Parts: sequence; structure tokens; C-alpha cells
Amino acid sequence: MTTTDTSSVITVTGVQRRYGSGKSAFTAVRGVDLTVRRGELFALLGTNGAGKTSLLEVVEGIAPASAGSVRVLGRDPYRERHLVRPRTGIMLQEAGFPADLTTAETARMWHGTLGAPMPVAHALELVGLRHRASVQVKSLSGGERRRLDLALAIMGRPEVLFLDEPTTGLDPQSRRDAWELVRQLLEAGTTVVLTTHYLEEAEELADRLAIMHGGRVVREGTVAEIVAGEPARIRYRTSSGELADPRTLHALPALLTAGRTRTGLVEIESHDLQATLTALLERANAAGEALANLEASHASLERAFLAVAGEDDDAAAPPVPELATA
Ligand SMILES: Nc1ncnc2c1ncn2[C@@H]1O[C@H](COP(=O)(O)OP(=O)(O)OP(=O)(O)O)[C@@H](O)[C@H]1O
Repeated sequence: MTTTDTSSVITVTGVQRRYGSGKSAFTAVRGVDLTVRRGELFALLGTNGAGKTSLLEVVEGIAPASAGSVRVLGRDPYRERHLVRPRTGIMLQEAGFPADLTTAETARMWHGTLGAPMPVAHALELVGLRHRASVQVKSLSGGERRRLDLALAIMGRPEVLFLDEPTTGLDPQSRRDAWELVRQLLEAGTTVVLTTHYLEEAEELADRLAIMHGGRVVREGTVAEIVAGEPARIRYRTSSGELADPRTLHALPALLTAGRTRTGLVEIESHDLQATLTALLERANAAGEALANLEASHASLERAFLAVAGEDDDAAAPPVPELATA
């Protein structure tokens, strides 16, 4: 157990999660170590089926780990659920409240289960749902339901908030409103763990993030740290002259690859954008060549994600060790 660092609100050590048994057993989480610090937003990204929800459920205390250990606020969230749950807020992918209740009735019902909740009207106000208070849940739009889920998750003023794909189905304005609300919660000191398929959301909100693939964390750090490991890219179009032939570019400094896109652009990958671009432009100027549609960009989180998604599940992965006792 690693709870000596008081700034760590969540510590995940060697966690595995296995479904089924015998020959049909499947290990969805294959040995994950993570730390989430107090007051930060930690985003968990990953390809479909990477194991994000499987891991999150263990951290939320909804399911036990098959191996390894988890501490949330210094406690085991599964075995000591009664101590941890009142201090956390959980927004699942599917909430599953009775569809015949109205928005306000649902919120009041939930309100009754909490220790020191904020008033129902305030929670609905924060997510922009007050005007829908008397509408039955089944008549809410998909995005309005997500906002109701969010209202319920924050109603108990949690110290740690888990948001599993909170803005799926929200229109762009509602998504930005939800981000603003999350920012306010962070400013008030809430620790947030978020899963999302919207990389822009992670770029906007995350202090640190992890990318999962095949049951493991394969990248972890700030957005800048993760992106720094990926090459920068230069593209241009030129129909004649030596710069039109990618094979003549091999002498450019910091060059990784040079080739052509399907649409005929010359595409260069570099590990030092400034050095490569400077040398390229000097050559173009000396030769009097015009580089049309010139584009130079550092790697984005999307590029880092796509690189992960293209990695073979087992190529870099050591075998999962035999399960230790949870
Ligand atoms: N109850 C279960 N029994 C067997 N396998 C399961 C079960 N739940 C999930 N899995 C498998 O575990 C793997 C991880 O699933 P999980 O839902 O954790 O992934 P995810 O990263 O949240 O995916 P997504 O982004 O698609 O929501 C998947 O291959 C899934 O099929």
C-alpha cells in the first residue's frame, strides 16, 4: 500500500480485473499502476475495449480487483465502501433511474440518500436543467439525461468525482457548459477522474492523463509530455524541382521520414520541427522553389492516441503474471 504521499487521493497498484474463469477467463485490466493527486483532473483515455470502465469500476468500489490494490482517500473503496462512497460522486455511462419519475422527483429521491447534499434546485441549476424539473425522465433528450446524471453525481458535494464519458450526446454548447462546471468544481478543490473519447475534452481539462490499450496503461503524463514523444509534421505541395522528390530530403536535420500523402502532398516527419523546417525553407529559397499549402505542426494528442491505437496489443506487453490474491 502506498498512501504515505498525502497529496495522492487515489493510488492504484498492480490492478488486474478478470472476467469469468477457466478457459473462458478474460483479463480486461492487466496490471495497472496509477496515482491521482488531490485537486487534479486525471483523464483516462483509451481505445474501445481498452479496459477503462473495467478499471474505473474497481476504483469506484463497484467491483473488486482480481489482483493488486486500490486506495481512495486512504481506504479500500470496495471493502470499505461505506466509508468511501459518501465522499465520492459517480456518473456512470448509464444511470438507470426510473423513467416515469420527473427530473425533480429523481433528484429529490437521490437527495434523500446523501449526507450533506446541496439543494435540489441548485444542482439542477448548475447543469441548466431547472426549466425541465417537471418533465418525466423518459421525455428528456439524451443530452438532458446526461446533465441530470451529472447533477446527481455532484449533488453530494463529493471530494472525488468520477465522470464516465460525461459529455457523450451533449451538443457543443452544452459540452462547454459542462466543462465550465467541471472547472468550477476543480477550483473548489474537487479531485476528478474522467473517461472520454473526446480528445479535445482531455486537452481542455486534464492536468494529467493516461492512455490505455489492451488492458494496460501505455502512455501517462501531461498532454505536453505525451505529445512530446510523437513526431512533428511538415506538409507542402510542389510539382517540380528537387523538393518535389521526397528521396532528396534525407539530409534534412532531425528528419524521421519523408514521403507522399495520397493527395500528392510531400509529408515529412521530424523530431525537431524548427531544425527541419529551417533547413527546408533555406533549400527552397536557395532553389527559388515555392512550397504551396505549407503546413507545419507539432504532434497533437490525437496523433499520440492514433499511434497507441496502431500498436499491437501484445507486441510491447509482457505476459500477465499469475493472479495474486486480491
Ligand atoms: N462482464 C464482462 N464479461 C466479460 N468480458 C467483459 C465484461 N465486461 C467487459 N468485458 C470485456 O473487457 C474488455 C474491456 O471492457 P471495458 O468496458 O472496460 O472497456 P472500455 O475501455 O471502457 O471500452 P469502451 O471505450 O468501448 O467503453 C472488453 O474486451 C470487454 O468486452
